[in-house]
Amino acid sequence: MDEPSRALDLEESEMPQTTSKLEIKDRSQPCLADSRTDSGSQLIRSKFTDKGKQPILSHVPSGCRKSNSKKPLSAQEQANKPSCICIERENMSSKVQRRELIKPKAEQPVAGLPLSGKPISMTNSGLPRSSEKSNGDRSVKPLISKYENMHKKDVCSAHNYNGNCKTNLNIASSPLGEVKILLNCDSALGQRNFQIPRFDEVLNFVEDKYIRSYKIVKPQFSVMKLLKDLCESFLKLATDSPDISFPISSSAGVLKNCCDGSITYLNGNDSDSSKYSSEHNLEFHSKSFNHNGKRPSQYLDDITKGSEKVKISLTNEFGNEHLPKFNYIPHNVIYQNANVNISLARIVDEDCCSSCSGDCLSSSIPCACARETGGEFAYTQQGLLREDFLRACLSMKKDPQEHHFVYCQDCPIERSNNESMPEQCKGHLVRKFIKECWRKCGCDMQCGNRVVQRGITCKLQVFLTCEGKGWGLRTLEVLPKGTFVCEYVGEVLTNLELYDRNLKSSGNERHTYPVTLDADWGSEGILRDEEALCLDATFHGNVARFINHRCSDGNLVEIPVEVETPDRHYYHLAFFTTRQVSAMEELTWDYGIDFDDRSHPVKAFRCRCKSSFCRDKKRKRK
Ligand SMILES: C[S@@+](CC[C@H](N)C(=O)[O-])C[C@H]1O[C@@H](n2cnc3c(N)ncnc32)[C@H](O)[C@@H]1O
Repeated sequence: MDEPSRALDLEESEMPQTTSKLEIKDRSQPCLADSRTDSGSQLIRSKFTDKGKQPILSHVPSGCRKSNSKKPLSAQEQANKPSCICIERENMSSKVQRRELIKPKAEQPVAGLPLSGKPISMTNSGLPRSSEKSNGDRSVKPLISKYENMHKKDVCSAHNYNGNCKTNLNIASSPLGEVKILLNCDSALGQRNFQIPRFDEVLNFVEDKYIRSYKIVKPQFSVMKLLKDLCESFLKLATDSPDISFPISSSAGVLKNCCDGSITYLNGNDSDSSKYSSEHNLEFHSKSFNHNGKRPSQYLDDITKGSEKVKISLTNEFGNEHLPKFNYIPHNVIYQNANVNISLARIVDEDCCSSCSGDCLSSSIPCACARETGGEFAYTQQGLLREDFLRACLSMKKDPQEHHFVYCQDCPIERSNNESMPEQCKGHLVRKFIKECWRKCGCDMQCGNRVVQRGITCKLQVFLTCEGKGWGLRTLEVLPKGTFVCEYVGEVLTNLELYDRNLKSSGNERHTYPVTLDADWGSEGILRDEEALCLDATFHGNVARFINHRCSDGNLVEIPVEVETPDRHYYHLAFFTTRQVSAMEELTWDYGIDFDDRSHPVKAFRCRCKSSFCRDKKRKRK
């Protein structure tokens, strides 16, 4: 039996709450390690599918249930226990389902729609009259108010018909695809002989009237079909508009006849606010608008499920795409055998600054934790990476041959490429590390030498790239050069465990998410496969799993960070900006892939980075 994963951090409050749900063994996925380049930690080339990507499903509102009631209800009973009819669009032609719906409170949003604005009622001229209350709580509620200032195409429409009748019919639509029809019989409510009829009786009565009395329709005429036509016409006109990207599913809209006499059409996506896989437990919204004022097809408010200090949204402005399936974790979690030995006893005096207090950066003499970065802290007082430190890290990526390498006799990476005849080790670059203060240090959590461990603070967004790279990550704000963006978080696996996952792979996976931890390769002797570590964000990871590759001139660089372990086979991999990055720019890093390596058992993806330094020559030629 696999042991459950262990959280790496010591503070209980920071422990990921997800370990009990891991089911790692069952979901083990394959991957093949890439041939390593000289750049240290890198994304391991392998093939993973987005197996977990799931279509968004709609369902009938849970409040609906079958009605057995035969006896007509009195007006009072009706007010307390109203009935409803729900029609699932896909079944509509074959059957009409009659169900009861628990009456929503007047101010309640209608099934996933944010109806929190001012109530709207209609004037007799058919124009919306904001906040005027004409029909008590039976008026069409705030379908319009929230969107009053939207782009013209997104503006709600509302119509009112009453002529000289005692009843009043209002139809309103919102830019979210909701059409609400309100039949208001208020004027008759006080009369002594007033009894609310059953809805199916009303339908029969109307159909009969049209067929027998008016003789203007065929015998198969159905009011419900007419209403369905109305909904579908709405949907058709809405989706024919080139400017509006409607939610994807057209198969499972729901027509609701609610207790307050209103009929609501909920289009496929809006009818279910919890359609995202229960494993993710992420709420789906189609309500948010992108920077062009257009509504994205898919929008998640926070993929981190509240586990980061900042929300990270996900948006898809292009159309149908499965949502990424993975479990968001803000900190690394040990899968099973990785030997990450975190204990205060192992941190000796030279590895911490126990006599410091407050902010180490404000002290005139750099503390022991700065030894790793040549006696100077890696960070500036503003929390950015120091210019010269960043320059040195970039030089290591650009001209690794100019820097220090170690070579192993039996290289696990070469062996992963060719088990029977592994090539000679091509060398592992000994990279620059950041050493942050930690728990045994005397400084406080606001110390300037604790940047990565404080977590993500930038406004980030996952989005569907238009170049065919799948999902990507972008910043929603300008990021100065040297800004910490996020660390690469995933399951900590031994290389051996990663190979095991490879073996169980279907081989059809589209994207890959494992990264090697080999920045200080060789410093503790040659690590065997069962000791050398990697991070796999395929099933459990953070937002960094969405960062795409760009050859050579990515705007992020990955830097190893020592936090809680003085040894180097385990460390954090943190991303910093290599230059100022504009708002809405995609964030990218160079995975270090050798696109020319034909001997590798797994082909690298066709690079679509569009960099003028792109190393994928085939793609370039095309
Ligand atoms: C760590 S994931 C990045 C997120 C991924 N795009 C997604 O949708 O989940 C790495 C995978 O993204 C895709 N990818 C990343 N950079 C790419 C690029 N420059 N060109 C084409 N595909 C890329 C490849 O499929 C790669 O295996």
